[in-house]
Amino acid sequence: MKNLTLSQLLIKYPFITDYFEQNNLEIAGYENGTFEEYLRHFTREQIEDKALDIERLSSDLWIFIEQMESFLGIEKENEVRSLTILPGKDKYGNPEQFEKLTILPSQIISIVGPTGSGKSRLLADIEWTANADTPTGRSILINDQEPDRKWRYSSNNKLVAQLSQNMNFVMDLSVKEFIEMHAQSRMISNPEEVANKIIEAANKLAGENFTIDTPITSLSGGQSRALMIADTAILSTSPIVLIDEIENAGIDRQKALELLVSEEKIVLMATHDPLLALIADKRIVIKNGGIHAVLETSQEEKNLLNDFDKIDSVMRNARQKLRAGEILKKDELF
Ligand SMILES: Nc1ncnc2c1ncn2[C@@H]1O[C@H](COP(=O)(O)OP(=O)(O)OP(=O)(O)O)[C@@H](O)[C@H]1O
Repeated sequence: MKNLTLSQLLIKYPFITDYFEQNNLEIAGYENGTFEEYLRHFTREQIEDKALDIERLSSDLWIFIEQMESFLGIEKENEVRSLTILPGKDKYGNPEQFEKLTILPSQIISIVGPTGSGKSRLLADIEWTANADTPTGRSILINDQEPDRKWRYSSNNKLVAQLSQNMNFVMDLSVKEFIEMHAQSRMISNPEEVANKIIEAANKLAGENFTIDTPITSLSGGQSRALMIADTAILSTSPIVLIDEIENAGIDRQKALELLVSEEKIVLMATHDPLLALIADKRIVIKNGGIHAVLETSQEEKNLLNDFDKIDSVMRNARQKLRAGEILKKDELF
């Protein structure tokens, strides 16, 4: 978008023409220049005035406003120091029984509850920065305040990165090209170095190593998720990561969480896996669409984690031996 002339930009995004007309923005004489060149003939106050009427703007137009703001050097605060969930109601209209839940960077919160109980709905409320305007009536605060609308609409500053079981690539690119493309869109000055760092981290999570030249379409399910997790941890600016059931993803789940947390992300994960549920500092229990309880992981549970980890490592070991074509022997496993 940056390199388009103003007239190309208006053809590509017709809604911008409407915006220009509604706000009496005259472009005659500037059609062949870039958008940035056009902006230079406004004063800062004029543009701030024009950009103020944002109530009805679509998400695409939000990108346009962001460009205006970044051109003018209007810095919006992007740092997320806390995420707060305020109670709403369950599927039967009963008020949720918690006062408020505040989550800080580097904290992991698990979400547990039966199938269909409303775990994904909670993740969706967070992604939409709900403001009592979803079926649950919950509200989300960022840094203790009603969130800036940019979190809903902006494509550059996504509040949330989602990781799920289903991940398919359809582009014909190598892993290197794929990561470098993402790095360039983030204006990273050393895309090659970042690509190597991401691949190294991803290979620590996945069973079988892949290289920088592997086509992304030939990555296995586990390798794709490992790549996405490493990419999200290292390159994504989204401060919150929502994970929907990665237990069967064929990756080292514990290392994946460690990687995300080391990058100061807020991690919420819906899970049925006891190991993952107990790694979290707290767990949200969902029942009938409502938050039924928020439990701190007790010391006794943390101790259990060691036992679960041992069981898990037996299973991992057995899996690896089977994969390598070995015959399993009980005394070699336990
Ligand atoms: N508080 C609520 N009020 C009204 N509807 C709700 C509420 N919570 C959840 N729902 C609705 O209930 C349905 C099931 O919820 P959801 O898909 O979030 O369940 P889930 O726990 O993620 O299930 P699964 O484990 O199968 O993924 C959805 O249609 C959701 O919108």
